[in-house]
Amino acid sequence: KKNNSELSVSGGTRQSPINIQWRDSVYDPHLKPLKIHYDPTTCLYIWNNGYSFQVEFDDSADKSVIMGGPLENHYRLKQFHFHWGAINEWGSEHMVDSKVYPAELHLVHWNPVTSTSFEEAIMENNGLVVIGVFLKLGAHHAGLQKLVDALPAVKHKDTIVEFDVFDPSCLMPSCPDYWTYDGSLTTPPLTESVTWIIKKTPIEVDQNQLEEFRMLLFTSAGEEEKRMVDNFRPLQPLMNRTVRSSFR
Ligand SMILES: COc1ccc(N2C[C@H](O)c3cc(S(N)(=O)=O)sc3S2(=O)=O)cc1
Ligand SMILES: [Zn+2]
Repeated sequence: KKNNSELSVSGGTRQSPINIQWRDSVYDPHLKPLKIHYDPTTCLYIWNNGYSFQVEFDDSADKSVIMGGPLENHYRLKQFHFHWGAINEWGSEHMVDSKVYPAELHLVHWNPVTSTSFEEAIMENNGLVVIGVFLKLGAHHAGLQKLVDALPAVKHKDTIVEFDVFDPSCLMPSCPDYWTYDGSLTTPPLTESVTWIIKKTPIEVDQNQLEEFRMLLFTSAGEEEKRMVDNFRPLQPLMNRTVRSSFR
């Protein structure tokens, strides 16, 4: 167990995102299938936090949880958000064999067994689990469209709109394969407290849906408009880490 100062970032040894080199990843037969049980009624609201748009969940009980995979216990869903580019040629944070996707979904979970709150879990070694799902240009995604339709209501920074029932499982690819590695938040405070689970197979979204993401603004109402695009962190060094895969 690390104390808070050891989770510090300067000179970090486990920063995210990384480029996942498929051939360097190590198949781990002990990795279990990931189990996901999201309760759509725990969805609360969408808001623009000036960095991305975020969908927040009621994490006051074990209602929307993940378990299995590389995890020793269950983790509660707190929020999900996306990272994307100004054009389809880039936008994701992680890469696979240097292939970049136009966007990446992050579902953020925290460990209610070792932490009493999300804020505390952020500072705990492996207090957080983030599931990453790549988005690629293709067919219209009906499940995502409900989210996209709400985006004009959160165009400006610090705007919020109620979003009552949404099941984020609809954003999961059906393929169970994933990579996993120990990393960090990709935005401040960049704490090294995240077990990353990156799904191998992307989900498909269409051009109009990606362009709706790019209509959001980093700026508040009344300020000079800055489009919310390219909100991804550059690749970080792998250092002394191994990426494990759940599949051969
Ligand atoms: C200190 O208080 C806080 C510290 C951090 C946060 N978060 C918001 C961050 O934007 C952020 C980015 C994450 S990513 N791209 O998945 O690595 S996860 C995450 S967060 O929900 O932990 C909230 C409160
Ligand atoms: Zn993220």
